[in-house]
Amino acid sequence: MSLHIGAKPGDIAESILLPGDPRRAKYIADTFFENPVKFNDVRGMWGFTGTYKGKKVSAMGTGMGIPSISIYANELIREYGVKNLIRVGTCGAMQDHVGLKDVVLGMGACTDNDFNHHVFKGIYCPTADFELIRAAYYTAKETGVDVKVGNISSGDMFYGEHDEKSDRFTEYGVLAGEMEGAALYTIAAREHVRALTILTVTDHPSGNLTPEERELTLNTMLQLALDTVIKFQD
Ligand SMILES: O=P(O)(O)O[C@H]1O[C@H](CO)[C@@H](O)[C@H]1O
Ligand SMILES: O=c1cc[nH]c(=O)[nH]1
Repeated sequence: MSLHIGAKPGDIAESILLPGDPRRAKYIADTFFENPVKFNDVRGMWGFTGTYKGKKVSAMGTGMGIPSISIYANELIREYGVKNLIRVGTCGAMQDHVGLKDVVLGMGACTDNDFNHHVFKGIYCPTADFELIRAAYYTAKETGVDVKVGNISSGDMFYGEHDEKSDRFTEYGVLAGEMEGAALYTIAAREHVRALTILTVTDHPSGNLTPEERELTLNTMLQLALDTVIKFQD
């Protein structure tokens, strides 16, 4: 086991879905996996491995924010050999044309977090893996899912987004705000593995989804992520 994941080598697939909420990981396993087996319980950050359309796939919670996802991404990649990581998260809309329940593919991810600042003085541009985002885009087209593709913001503050920076991001076309994607992209780039962030809009000026809706209305995104990631899994 690694410091924060209680799995044995081989317990985790090379391809993994990463929701912030560990209950969403369980939901993915219960709803979409054949023969799911739990591989992690440490800190209640459930992780499961099963098969989806005959391909071995895992799902594990990451917690909220960049410090938390960074711990899990580093250990999954370095200690368990994970190669394809798709974050499946919720987000807030930052453009008028991005509506509630829309699915967003994060092509690039801005961040106000110190993660990129202490290494790159903030000048590094975290991006999705091209082949993974291209596969997700065409999988969405094939399955009739309307996706918005563009820049996202991985902010450090859930409360405090409606500031000048947020308005500026909107002005510059950033589609949605969430809290982890930028770090996932940076770590994946350093480790030469694939990463993508797919988001569903749960928060919008016109209204927010309830906690129950947040848990249960994410199937379109989850299925898209699974249908995409299995294209990279033997
Ligand atoms: O729904 P998840 O994947 O947790 O993602 C979003 O929701 C949390 C905030 O409510 C943050 O983690 C944010 O990135
Ligand atoms: O980070 C997040 C996540 C969901 N909704 C938001 O507005 N922000």
